Amino acid sequence: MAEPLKGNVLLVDDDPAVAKVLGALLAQAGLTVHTAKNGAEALTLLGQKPIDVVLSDVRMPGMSGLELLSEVTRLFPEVPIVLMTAHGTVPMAVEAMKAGAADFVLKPFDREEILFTVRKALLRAQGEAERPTLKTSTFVGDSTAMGQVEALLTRAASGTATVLLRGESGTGKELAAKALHDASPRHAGPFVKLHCAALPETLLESELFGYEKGAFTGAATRKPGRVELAGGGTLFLDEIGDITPHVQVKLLRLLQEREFERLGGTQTLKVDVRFVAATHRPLEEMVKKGEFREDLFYRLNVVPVWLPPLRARPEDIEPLARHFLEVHAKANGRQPFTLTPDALQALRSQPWPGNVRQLQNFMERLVVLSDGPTLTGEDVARELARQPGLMPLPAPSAPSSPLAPAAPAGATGSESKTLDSQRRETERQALLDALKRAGDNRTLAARLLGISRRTLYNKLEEHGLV
Ligand SMILES: Nc1ncnc2c1ncn2[C@@H]1O[C@H](COP(=O)(O)OP(=O)(O)OP(=O)(O)O)[C@@H](O)[C@H]1O
Repeated sequence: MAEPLKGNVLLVDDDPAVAKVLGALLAQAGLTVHTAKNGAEALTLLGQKPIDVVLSDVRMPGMSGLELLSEVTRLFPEVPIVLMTAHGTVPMAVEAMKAGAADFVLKPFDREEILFTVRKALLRAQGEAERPTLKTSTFVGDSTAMGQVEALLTRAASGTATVLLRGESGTGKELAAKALHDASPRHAGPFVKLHCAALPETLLESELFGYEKGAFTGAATRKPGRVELAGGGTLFLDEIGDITPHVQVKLLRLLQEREFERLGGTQTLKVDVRFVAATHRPLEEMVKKGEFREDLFYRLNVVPVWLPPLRARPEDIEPLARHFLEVHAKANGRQPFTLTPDALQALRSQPWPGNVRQLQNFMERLVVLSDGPTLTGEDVARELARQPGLMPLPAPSAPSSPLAPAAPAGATGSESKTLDSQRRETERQALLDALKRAGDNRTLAARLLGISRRTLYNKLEEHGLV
């Protein structure tokens, strides 16, 4: 959720009921609230208090909001003013924007929208409204492939086009979604995540769209969905390839019309949300087989970004390994660790089927289980022996460019096929071996392999072992 707001807001409204409700909302968000019943009172307060932003009604007896706007821009040009107006007066609000209003919000109010608008005005006043580049600390790794990913994300961040993140489990899709949000003009708004594969259809629908009181047995109160909660921010739909045809239709409407109804509700709600989706599934094939709607695919795939698997960018293994060593040593209260060249070589030679997540878990285990502070090839080998998913077989087989799923550069078709089928066979064996050792307990098998349960399920499915 968004950080608390800081600053002084001046709320100008002649209706005491509105002032009370809005005042409480703003105060709850962390702001110091001053109120004025009319324009004249507002100007007096502006001369007395360190006001950072003015939020004013348009229609008021005496001085109107527009007149107040022109006085504020003349006398206090550094203070942004946000106008609140009813639906019927949109053209007037547009005029107000031209006359120098920082923004306007429409009545009836949406809680998230009003907080988002005030936050934006405050940030602009404090001169840090936009952060155009990705934070360099976000992605560790120096590979060209990840450089391309970062460049694409940076370019996409400033707009609102839907971004579709593709790539195997553990390649950093969620990290990319968050980085995109943080670098976007919406960064002060919420970043809301929904994991679509984890929920059955009806639960997914109610999580996404929310519900009205009494919509179904157990719906004792109205609950807003993730779409509403993401208002003014970004909604990250993870594992989008796993949604049912029914939810696909509802999502298509949401993306097309930017509107929806809560379950059991009749009111159509508009959304101001940037959508980012992710999947490890082959959506193009699913479209061909009729498992995924083509129109939804095109709506989602406006800006496709491919996160390459770790084995396709072995040069990232060293910086990532060092990074995770440092992070986990600190978290476990251990002294800094170093890696010998043969330890690094052993790490580089692995295929990392669980990608960055698996390398992270592996480094954490090394920190916890080794004496340190120097990690040798032997330490790595000992740990590798406990992890049947790993073996010395470097086999890049997935797209190394984030732009398109292409064959790995430099490998001829037959070479890559042989390596890929070998890798797949070894992976399949490792899965079977882990399941056997775990007595078919999948949680334990995932742990043995050093991958998440979800990655295990995905891999079992890929190999037809479910
Ligand atoms: N380039 C990177 N630099 C630092 N950490 C990374 C990088 N890529 C991934 N990670 C870390 O690896 C872990 C897995 O990444 P993430 O959850 O983003 O992957 P994902 O592709 O969304 O996986 P899944 O499809 O299984 O949800 C996270 O802890 C993330 O912070």
